[in-house]
Amino acid sequence: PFNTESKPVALKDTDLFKPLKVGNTTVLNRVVLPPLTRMRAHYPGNVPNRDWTLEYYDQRSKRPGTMLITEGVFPSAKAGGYDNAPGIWTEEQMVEWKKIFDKIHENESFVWPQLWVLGREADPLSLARDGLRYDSASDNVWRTKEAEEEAKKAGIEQHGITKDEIKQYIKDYVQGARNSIKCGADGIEIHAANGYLLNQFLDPVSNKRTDEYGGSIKNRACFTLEVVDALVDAIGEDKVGIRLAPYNTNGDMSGSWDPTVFAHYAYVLGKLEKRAQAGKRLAFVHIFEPRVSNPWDNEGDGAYNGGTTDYVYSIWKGVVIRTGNLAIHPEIAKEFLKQPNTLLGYGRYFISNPDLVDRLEKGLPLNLYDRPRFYAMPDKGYIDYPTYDEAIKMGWG
Ligand SMILES: COC(=O)/C=C(\C#N)c1ccccc1
Repeated sequence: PFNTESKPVALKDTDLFKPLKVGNTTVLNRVVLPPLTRMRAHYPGNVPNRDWTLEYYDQRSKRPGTMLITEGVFPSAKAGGYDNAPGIWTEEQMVEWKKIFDKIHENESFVWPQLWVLGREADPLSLARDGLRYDSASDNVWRTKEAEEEAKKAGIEQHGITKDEIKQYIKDYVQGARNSIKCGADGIEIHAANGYLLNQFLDPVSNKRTDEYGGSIKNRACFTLEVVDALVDAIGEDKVGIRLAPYNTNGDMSGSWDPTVFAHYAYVLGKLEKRAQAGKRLAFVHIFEPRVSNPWDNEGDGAYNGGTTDYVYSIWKGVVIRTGNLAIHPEIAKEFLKQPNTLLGYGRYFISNPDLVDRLEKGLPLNLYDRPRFYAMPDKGYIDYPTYDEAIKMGWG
C-alpha cells in the first residue's frame, strides 16, 4: 500500500535533478541510496546473496546517473561478526560484487561500497565461534549489561585493540578498498558512524584509552583520520568518502546527551577540510541527520530537535550527502537543496520504492515499507516491492 500520511511533492524543479560531480563521477540526480544493511548474505562465507542481491541493486540503479552506496561490507573476517552481512575480502565475495557493480554501471549509475568494521557491535557469539577477538577501543566498556552477559557467557572478553592491531585494521580497510576498486566500484565510503569501531574510538563513552588514541578530541579522532589518509594514499582522495553521525545513539553511543561529543565532528570535518585545502579533497562527507538517531526507531521517534547539522557547511566546503527521514519531509529536502554540493540519501523509502528517483521527481505516492523484513532472510520485502506503474496495475492507490 501507499503511504497516505505525507503529501508527496514533485522535486523535479529543484537542484535534486541537477548534475553534480562526485569524485570521478557525475551524478544526473542527487538522490543517493545510502548504506542499508539487509542481512541477506549467505552464511558461511558472508557472500552477497546469489539469488536476490543483483536484482535488488539492479532495481535501484535503473535511473541513469544515480549514486548508490552499498550496504555495509566487511573488509576482513575480523572486521565482521554478523553472519548474514557481506564481506569483500574473499574471491567468492568479490565475484558476486563484480556482477553487481557491472550491472549498476550497465544502468549508467554509480556504486560506492561502504567499508564497515563492527567492533563491539559485533555478535560476540559469532566471533567466539570463529575464534576471532571481540574488539573495541577499550577493554570491557560494555554497550549494555545484556551485551556483557552475552559475551561472558560466550567466554569472550571485549578487547581494547593495541596499536599494532589498529595498524592491522588500517591494512584491512586498504585491502577492502583495493578489492572494491578491483571489482569496479567508483569509490568507497568509510563507515565512521552508527556506533561501529571508528565511532567507538571517536566517542568518549566507549573510548577510555590513555594512549595517543584516547583522552582528547584530537586523540579520539586519530584512528579515523589515519584510515582516511591510508585510503587516500591507496586509491586516491576522489574515490574516498566518509560517513559521520554526530547525533547517533545506535550501538549505545552518546548521541546528543553529551554536548561535547558534537565537537568531535567539527574537529574531524576541520581536519578533512585542511587536507582538502592541501590538495586532497575527499569525494564526499555523508552526514546522518538528527531526525534519525537510531535506525530501529520509527519515523520521528528518537529525533533530536535540539540541533542541526547545518554547521557542516561552515567547515567542510566539499560535497555533502545528508540522510535521515527526508522522504516524508519534502519541505526539509527542498530546504537542504538550497545548499550547494548537496545530495540527499533516502534509506527506508528506497527499500520499498525501487523507482524512488522517479517518484521524487514527479511527486508520486510512496510504497510503505515492511520493517520486520528489513533484516530478514527471504526475498520478500527485498526485491518484491512494485514500481509505481506496477502498483497501480495491482490496484494500489
Ligand atoms: C551498515 O551500517 C549500519 O550503520 C548498519 C546499521 C546501523 N545503524 C544496522 C542497523 C540495524 C541492523 C543492522 C545494521
